[in-house]
Amino acid sequence: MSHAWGYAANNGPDRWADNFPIANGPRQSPIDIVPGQASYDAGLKPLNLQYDPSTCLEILNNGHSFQVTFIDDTDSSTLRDGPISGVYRLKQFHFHWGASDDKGSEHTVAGTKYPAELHLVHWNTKYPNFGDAASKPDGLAVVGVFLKLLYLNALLIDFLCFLQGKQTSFANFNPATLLPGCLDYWTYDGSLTTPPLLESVTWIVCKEPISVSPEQMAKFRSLLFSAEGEAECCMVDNYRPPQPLKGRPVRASFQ
Ligand SMILES: NS(=O)(=O)/N=C1/NCCS1
Ligand SMILES: [Zn+2]
Repeated sequence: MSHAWGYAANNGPDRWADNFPIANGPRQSPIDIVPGQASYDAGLKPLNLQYDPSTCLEILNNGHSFQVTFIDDTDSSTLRDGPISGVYRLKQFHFHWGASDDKGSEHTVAGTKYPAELHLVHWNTKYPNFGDAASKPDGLAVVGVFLKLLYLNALLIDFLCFLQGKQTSFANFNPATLLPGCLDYWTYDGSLTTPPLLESVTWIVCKEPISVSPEQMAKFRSLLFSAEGEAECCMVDNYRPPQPLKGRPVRASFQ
């Protein structure tokens, strides 16, 4: 396996276990969510997401996706309630998408794939920082939002146009604009879906998708896995397929 992981045949999800044996662990992500097998839990609270646009720092291509990172030295942009306890701070958000509209999401719903999936990554402030939290079983909480094709869309701001080179400063973007109107969700204990695949994530997957236009999907697919000076390789199919549930319960916040 090449030294760097990726999504190609020689370094993609089927090969990650070579260097990251936890890839075959008991709480890996993503999963196929089967609504009829999820149990409604009346004890689950509504999600409490409070985001401060002024904490938005930069947008960058990290070679696996593009991500928008946030200043996380105060409780300005946080996730509370839902299935978690305490306060989790927003660290970054990013997307996963396919080469065509029939694939791209990481989680699936009764086998259905969406063209893309947004991940809003938060870390538990009972730990000193993101890196420390990422190694703890209750360290991270990722809100997943599916993207579906809609032809007239004002929902997803074309911020990709800011992504000229590798990264750029990117101020005052409000990630709340990326959330669906209804915040009903499924939740289960899982992992990062990219190496090091740490089993530290409380997954919160929204039932309602947001909309994306074909033009915006084309912009996603125009990004590059390759670095400057390398043979161009379009950034597509940067998703891990669903992993075995291994007996884990999936709970629903809605009936
Ligand atoms: N896709 S994901 O959100 O589970 N993976 C991540 N890796 C590093 C920070 S978030
Ligand atoms: Zn992700």
